[in-house]
Amino acid sequence: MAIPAPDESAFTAARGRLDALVKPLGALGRLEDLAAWLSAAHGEVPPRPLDDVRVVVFAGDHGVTGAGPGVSAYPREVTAAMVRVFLAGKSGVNVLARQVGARVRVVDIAVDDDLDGVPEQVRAHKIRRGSGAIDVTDALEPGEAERAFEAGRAVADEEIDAGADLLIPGDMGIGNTTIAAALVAASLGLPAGEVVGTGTGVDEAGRARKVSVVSAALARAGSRTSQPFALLTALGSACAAATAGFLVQGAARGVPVLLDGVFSGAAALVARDIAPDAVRWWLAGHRSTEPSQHFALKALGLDPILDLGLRLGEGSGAVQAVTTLRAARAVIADMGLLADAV
Ligand SMILES: O=C(O)c1ccc[n+]([C@@H]2O[C@H](COP(=O)([O-])O)[C@@H](O)[C@H]2O)c1
Ligand SMILES: Cc1cc2nc[nH]c2cc1C
Repeated sequence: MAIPAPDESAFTAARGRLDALVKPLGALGRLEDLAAWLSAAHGEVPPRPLDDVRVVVFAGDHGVTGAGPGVSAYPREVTAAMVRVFLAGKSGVNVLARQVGARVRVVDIAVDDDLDGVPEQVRAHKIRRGSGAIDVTDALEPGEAERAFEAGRAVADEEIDAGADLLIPGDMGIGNTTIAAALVAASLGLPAGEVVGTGTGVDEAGRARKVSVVSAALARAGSRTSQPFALLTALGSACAAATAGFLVQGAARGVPVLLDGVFSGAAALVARDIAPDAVRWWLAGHRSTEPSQHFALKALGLDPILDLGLRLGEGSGAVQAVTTLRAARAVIADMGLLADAV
């Protein structure tokens, strides 16, 4: 997959302008890095305003929530219920997106429910109902990871064609922190005990169950984890594959992407193995409380913009980093020059 290179000369020009602004050298810290990054992405100094920000929440269920005492603090029925909440504009990400004028779209990739009465447009990209329980079986049938990846790419294309100048991947899926942990452990060769966190708020016994599910899944998948689509098939889910496709297509179209929490971080790690240069188009919106997100971002070389102790998912953390990105653009666009002042 061809990924364009960000514009090095715009990056250099941005650095020069930032150094000349009416402030001590480097005094705007990370805002300066973001301004230069955005200039390179847009190929111009100053970069264009980020007026059209779009969050896509990929919704789906995960087989690991099925059997016995849970790996989540909440039942899988919440996933389908939340699709209706997103459509009603009442979720956390809906509220936070409104603060920055971002749109929120929900896409049913693998919700374990027919979602009767929900608009057909939401269900148009559905791959299957739920995914397999990765400790005992593959998450996906042969070919489904590729189809879900293409669905994610198609959704990114739809949003970009409609005018998106910044994409945010959101996620909704009870049990998906177990999937994220499995993908990160497999990609980075880490033991389950190091990457598994408490997700929606499981207790120590719940976390121990997650560790044994991830350990069993890693042992079952064996060497298939070295190829990204085989990894998504064995240990991922339709939502993980769709999110990976969304991230890669943003990069392929030269549109910046703000990663959100643990699920998009894990999907990004797998997506990088599909399209290594795509990472250059991604920023990390915020630091999740989940350890696997920490490992994923470190491996990707991404430093989260915000750290608010969030563990909601949905795109809720990344959407708040939009304010910081816009601030970075305003600085390089509107500040005066030191040479004009003294
Ligand atoms: O992204 C995060 O930081 C995050 C951390 C914990 C939970 N979540 C959300 O909670 C759900 C997964 O949690 P769990 O405990 O069911 O695996 C899923 O809908 C995620 O969007 C998200
Ligand atoms: C209510 C609820 C909302 C969520 N949003 C993302 N994950 C979630 C999990 C629960 C339980």
